[in-house]
Amino acid sequence: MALDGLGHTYPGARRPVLADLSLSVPVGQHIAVVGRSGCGKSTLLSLIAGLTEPTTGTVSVLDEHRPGRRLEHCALMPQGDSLLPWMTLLDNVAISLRNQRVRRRVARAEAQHLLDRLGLGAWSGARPSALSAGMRQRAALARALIARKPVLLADEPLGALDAITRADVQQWLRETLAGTPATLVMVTHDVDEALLLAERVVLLARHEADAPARVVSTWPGWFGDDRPREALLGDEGFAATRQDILRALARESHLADGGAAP
Ligand SMILES: Nc1ncnc2c1ncn2[C@@H]1O[C@H](COP(=O)(O)OP(=O)(O)OP(=O)(O)O)[C@@H](O)[C@H]1O
Repeated sequence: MALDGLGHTYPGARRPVLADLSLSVPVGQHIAVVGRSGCGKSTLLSLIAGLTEPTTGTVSVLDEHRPGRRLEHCALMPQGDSLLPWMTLLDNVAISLRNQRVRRRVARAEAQHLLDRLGLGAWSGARPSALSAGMRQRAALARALIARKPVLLADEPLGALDAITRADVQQWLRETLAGTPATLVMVTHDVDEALLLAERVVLLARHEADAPARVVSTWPGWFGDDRPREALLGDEGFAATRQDILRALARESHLADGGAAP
């Protein structure tokens, strides 16, 4: 995936949200994007997926520039679950495979397996409205994963989960994604999650209030390190990187609010 000089201004907006953003993501690499609220992270995912066209620069996904074709390569998990309210949870997940012409029985069996693993097996016949936000978000994650697209774009995929479930799903995702060739671009506000699930963490920020956001720093992540989640969280290097990212986030927030660098 290659982003080259990417910029975007929403119609009617006074200034661009993003400007001059260049990033190259090799096939199979995991990137986590962090940054304060409103800096343009969701916009970035939308630009990659081809749902929004950049006002400047180019995006290519698996060497494909055309927006519709980019979208075909991507499983997009937007903020909010976007489950279809009239379908059961099972069919909401199975629909990803049905869209690829997988037989209904096979698609449903695979969907049930994934729902079981995400602790939702008993709810497969329920409609989304009967479930909590965290349960719906896990179902949306299942729907994105089951599609087995080469690129997974996930916007705060675990943001609605309670702490214990989130830790469990993080560990499961580390194991599950390690066995797939998928490229991941994930937006998260959780720095530990970014370091656990990505090989590279990218900070998107504005240099000053009212300026467009750019990539201002990157750090290596710990995806691919086989140690369990708990061991990594206690690792000195991991903790030092976490501190470094949190300091950078605080500094950039201060600048974006119009203050001088602390
Ligand atoms: N469709 C739109 N039309 C006009 N402005 C928009 C649109 N979508 C987003 N914006 C603006 O673009 C900026 C970036 O929004 P975006 O949702 O990409 O930020 P974000 O970093 O993902 O925020 P959060 O972390 O809160 O989800 C915001 O100022 C927002 O108001």
